[in-house]
Amino acid sequence: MVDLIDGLKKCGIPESAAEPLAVKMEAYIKEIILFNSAYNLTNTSDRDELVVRHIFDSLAAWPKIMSLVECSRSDCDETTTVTLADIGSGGGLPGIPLAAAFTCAGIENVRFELVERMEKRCAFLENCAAILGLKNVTVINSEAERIDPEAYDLITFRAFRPLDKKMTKTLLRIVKAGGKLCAYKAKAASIKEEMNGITALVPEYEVFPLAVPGLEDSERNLVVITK
Ligand SMILES: C[S@@+](CC[C@H](N)C(=O)[O-])C[C@H]1O[C@@H](n2cnc3c(N)ncnc32)[C@H](O)[C@@H]1O
Repeated sequence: MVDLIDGLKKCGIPESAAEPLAVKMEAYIKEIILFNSAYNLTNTSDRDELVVRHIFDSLAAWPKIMSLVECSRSDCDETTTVTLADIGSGGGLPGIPLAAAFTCAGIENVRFELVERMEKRCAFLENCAAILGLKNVTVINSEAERIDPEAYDLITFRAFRPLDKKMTKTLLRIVKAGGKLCAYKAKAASIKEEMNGITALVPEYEVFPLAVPGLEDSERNLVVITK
């Protein structure tokens, strides 16, 4: 059985947050397994695969996302609320593990909106946020295209849609000026190809390699685009 606490620490979750976060993630996995066949949330219902491919994969980016959140508090004032959105959140990945990590690390004034167009997946997300006690989460049943402009400081998305011109414009429209788009992606070569198609909209971007415990043989990267 994959050791959840050990993997969370390897992801960079602070020592004191790893245990309470592991409790929340086990509860989240139970919910995914319970509703997976009805809502088609993830490609597996195996506990260990869910831990590695979904929980650790989401949280390997936590230290980078945490540092971007801190940078976005322009006045360095911890009472300023930072708003993140997880677009095309599906079963809540990476939004729910990230929101739970902020909660367990005791980091306040960071809010998450899980944006998902399918109503039944939103019902699942509402249920998970309640069960896990995530007061920093709001579920938004909407298409990304219908979100107000400049709504978010930071946007995450994983296994969402290719970054073509249309989707890039949509995402850039809903992030604030100076805000960040954080895309969970796989191979650097495929990222280059994808980004070559949108150079007019995104002339510069950064790629941060992610070390996912248990996925050492798979290349994972976080692509960060600044508006
Ligand atoms: C392949 S799933 C990925 C879910 C999750 N991010 C993950 O990594 O497991 C993509 C999700 O994006 C949602 N979606 C697709 N287009 C969307 C849009 N324009 N606005 C909001 N949600 C969208 C779909 O309903 C689906 O739940």
